[in-house]
Amino acid sequence: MRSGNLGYPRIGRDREWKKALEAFWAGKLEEEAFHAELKAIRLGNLKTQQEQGIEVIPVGDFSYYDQILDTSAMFGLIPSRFGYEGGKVGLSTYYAVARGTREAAASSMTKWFNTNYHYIVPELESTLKPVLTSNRLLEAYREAKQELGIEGRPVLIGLYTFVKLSRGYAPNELESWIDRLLPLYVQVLQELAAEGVQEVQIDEPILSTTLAQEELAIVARIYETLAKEAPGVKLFLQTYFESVDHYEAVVALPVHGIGLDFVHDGGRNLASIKKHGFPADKVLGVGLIDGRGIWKADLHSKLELLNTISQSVASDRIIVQPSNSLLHVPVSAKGELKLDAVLRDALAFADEKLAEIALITKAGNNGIEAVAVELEAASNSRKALEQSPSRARKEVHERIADLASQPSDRTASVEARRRVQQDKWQLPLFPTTTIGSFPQTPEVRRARLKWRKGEWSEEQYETFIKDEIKTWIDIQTELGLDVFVHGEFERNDMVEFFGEKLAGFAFTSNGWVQSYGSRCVKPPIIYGDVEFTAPMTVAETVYAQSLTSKPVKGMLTGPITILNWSFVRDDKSREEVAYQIALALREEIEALEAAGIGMIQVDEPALREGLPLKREQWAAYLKWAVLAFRLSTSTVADETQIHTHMCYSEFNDIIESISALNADVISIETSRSHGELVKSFEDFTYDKGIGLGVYDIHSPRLPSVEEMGSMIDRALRVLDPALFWINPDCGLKTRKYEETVASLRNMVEATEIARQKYAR
Ligand SMILES: Nc1nc2c(c(=O)[nH]1)N[C@@H](CNc1ccc(C(=O)N[C@@H](CCC(=O)N[C@@H](CCC(=O)N[C@@H](CCC(=O)O)C(=O)O)C(=O)O)C(=O)O)cc1)CN2
Ligand code: MET
Ligand SMILES: [Zn+2]
Repeated sequence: MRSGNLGYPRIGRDREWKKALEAFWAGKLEEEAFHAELKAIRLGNLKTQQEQGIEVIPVGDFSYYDQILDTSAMFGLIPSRFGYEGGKVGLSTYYAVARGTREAAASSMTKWFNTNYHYIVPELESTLKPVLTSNRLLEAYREAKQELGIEGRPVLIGLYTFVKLSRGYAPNELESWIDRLLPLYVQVLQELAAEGVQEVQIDEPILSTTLAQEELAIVARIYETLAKEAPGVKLFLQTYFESVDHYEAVVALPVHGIGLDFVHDGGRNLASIKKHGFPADKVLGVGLIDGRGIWKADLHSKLELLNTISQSVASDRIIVQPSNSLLHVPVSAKGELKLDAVLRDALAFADEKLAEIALITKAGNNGIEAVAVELEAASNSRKALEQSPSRARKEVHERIADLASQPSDRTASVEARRRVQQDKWQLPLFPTTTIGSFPQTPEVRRARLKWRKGEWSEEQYETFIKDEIKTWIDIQTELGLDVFVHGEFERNDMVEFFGEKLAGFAFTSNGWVQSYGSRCVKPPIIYGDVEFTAPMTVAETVYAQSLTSKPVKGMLTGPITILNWSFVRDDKSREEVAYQIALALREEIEALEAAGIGMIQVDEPALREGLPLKREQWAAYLKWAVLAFRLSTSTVADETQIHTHMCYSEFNDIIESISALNADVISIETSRSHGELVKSFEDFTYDKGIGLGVYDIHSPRLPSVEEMGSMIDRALRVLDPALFWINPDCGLKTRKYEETVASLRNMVEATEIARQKYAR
């Protein structure tokens, strides 16, 4: 057996990557120095993998922003609005597509399958002429070999996955795009073969989703062509995040090796191997170690699983590997000294996972006795956590057992609620609001750091936050918005903040994971039973409300989003953990209401992300996800207006569940995805308040009044004006002060124009 990896976090041990990108964008780092900095991170990553004893090391998984954008750039697939004229795609074009420029809006970004990683969506305009602009895999391979003597395995996004995740073409044009790109894939592989590359990893995670039979014929055609035209290099076809549905067809593809996920497959990949066997002439990548969770593996059961698999696959044809790229977990748990010892001892981040892979490989080759000591230690770590008192909170268990008796829907109809709410608030046509956060400026971050380090007292920090709130209440007043927010200045992140305040959570010092571009998140760890301990948001909200007669929305993150953006204990179902969070949040909502806050927003941007990859599992997930949201939000008075918010996902196919949340008002991103959502309202009548984002907040670009006006017009072609709200796509925390004020000013102006136009 050999040990292998599929991808390593690119952000650096101390987020050096993020800092370098942002410095470069700000003009504080020259291009040459920037390249040198990134190269150092890249080589460091390769070295770490080598030192951890990994034999099959990926190259080309590193990126300057996103691996899908890299693939688009490699094939010259740059949308025409960026004025690209061929040749190697330079950094300014590359980042223009990712971030937008003054002249051209950025490409859409959306979730990478069911993760919190966002990729840049390729736009396959019919006029684009794909060519190989530069073979980045060849460069990556050479670099690893020359600088470190590592014989790397280049990683390429598979053609079918790439085209399926792209937009801008009609369904009947899919095959013609395959035909146009296939020769370029051949060329990439031929060039790699000529260089002496042994094997290439081709990621086709789309094979883990529900695919129609006809689609498999296209996949087969792709791999038959690649095998025939580029015979000099072995292809290793990698799937992940779920089982493959059409197992027999997939393992029959003409490739040298197949990688399967044995962690997130619901046992189905194993069942397929047992039932159908595995082709004797192929290598199997056994995705044994969880590439998305952070718990130490139960090595005994992993070895058992490996043993079962070895009954169908020869040992020398097995690669022990993570279930997916380690991009989705933090770099190293070594520095987490502030965590409780029992918890810390149960963690495995990327580096620790690589060590586990090396260890399992050793056991696979030399027998279980060879690793007896390590096995014992790992098992003890897991046991200690299992016995933690934080997992034995009796009241939490009782409440969950009695869930059926908890209120789980509003008592009044949506129309009745609307009437009393409108009587109370007297909002104008097209009320304007924002999504919650205002700029998290370096000053805000620095203030928090000082407070955390103890350089600032509690009081000093509190005063600082209050001043920020006041400043932004004044700005909202001056802008003439209708529904205000306090700005979320006290929050490091919308999930981590709540994790720090609820019982059952822990938070790391340096457990960062890339979310999109240079932006990272530090997911909290749910290790125990979740319980409300004290109000978390009441003081800041009440203070903001005391400064204005306009309504200030209370602002919470919903149970499903807290669940999906945390690392979750693996001894309980996600459903049960979601209910625990929901009941804790209900107490916060009740506290806000009791303190006189009459509008409360419960964000659920990760609702769609949690959707299983297999369609047949959707209904079950949506049922408990919707229930969790309603458990949180159903005990308020009729006149209390519940808002929710969602962004950066494809919502079209879950619109009914979104409606079933029964929130009075939803704000939802549509602008970055160029209005795609609007279509779904042609067939579905949404009967609650709805604000469709009228501008992209992830771009430094200032949207014009006209642009927003046309977004509004487009939405009102399908939505009832009486229910329509106007807001940006998402929170404004990543924007600068000037950008925020200027764009909101334009938004208010666009609203005034629309009010005149649509007033009856
Ligand atoms: N969890 C989560 N997922 C999400 C979103 C989200 O908001 N949260 N939004 C969508 C898009 N994703 C996003 C993810 C991250 C960020 C973001 O802004 N992240 C920040 C970090 C936020 C944070 O936790 N900040 C901390 C720590 C900040 C920090 O780095 N501090 C410096 C010191 C401060 C300084 O001098 O700048 C340090 O410790 O060294 C704080 O504010 O306290 C970043 O990468 O820059 C935005 C959007 C979807 N998924
Ligand atoms: N209330 C949050 C904010 O405005 C919602 C963000 S959704 C990713 O930042
Ligand atoms: Zn959002």
